[in-house]
Amino acid sequence: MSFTKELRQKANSIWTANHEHAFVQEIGSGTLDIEAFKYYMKQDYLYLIEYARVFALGVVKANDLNTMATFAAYLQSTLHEEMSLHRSYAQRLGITNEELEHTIAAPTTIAYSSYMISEAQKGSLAHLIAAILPCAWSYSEIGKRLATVPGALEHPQYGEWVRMYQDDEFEAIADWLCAKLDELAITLGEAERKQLEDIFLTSSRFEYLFWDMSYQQSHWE
Ligand SMILES: Cc1ncc(CO)c(N)n1
Repeated sequence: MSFTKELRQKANSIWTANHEHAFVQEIGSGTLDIEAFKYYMKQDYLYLIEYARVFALGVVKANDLNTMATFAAYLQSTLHEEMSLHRSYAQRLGITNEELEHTIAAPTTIAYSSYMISEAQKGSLAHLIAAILPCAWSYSEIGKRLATVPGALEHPQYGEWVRMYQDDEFEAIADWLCAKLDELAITLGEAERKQLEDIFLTSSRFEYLFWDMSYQQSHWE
């Protein structure tokens, strides 16, 4: 079994909890409280700014031109495609650009994005990928699953979100990150593989906390 398939298996109970989380389920059924979705969009925008920085660090840590160019392309697509989904939702939902960029980051948003940046900065390219792989991969899985829910793709409010994440282009990011991590893992010893596993599990748990924070619309006070 490939290294990333092993990681996926080890994280299975967390990923199942993500799939089953009320926030995700209600995007699929179209019944999610719009206030929770607005809260999520604003927090996720802040998260994506930091996520984009990790792709930029990938450009720095890459040791060949192809890898550099791919990280640069995903940096570009995060800033211009994924984040434009948020900008278009914000406009539709009456959230100004100002509000989008100056929302106060909630504790989990800060914890998750700081964790990713920190692992990416102090570790190797493999550590960096382990930190962001659950983001790209779990959203692609969620998108593909929600796309099979009758009516989810066409839902007037949440359909655009499902269409974005079920797209094959989005899945290609997760596939590429998996292939890269599998390639890097071949030469690594047990201790380093264990570190990568811990990082992958931690980011997977943060994905759960992010859904939960959004469902509860958590604030500092
Ligand atoms: C919290 C979170 N994880 C992953 C993604 C997918 O890029 C996202 N938009 N937000």
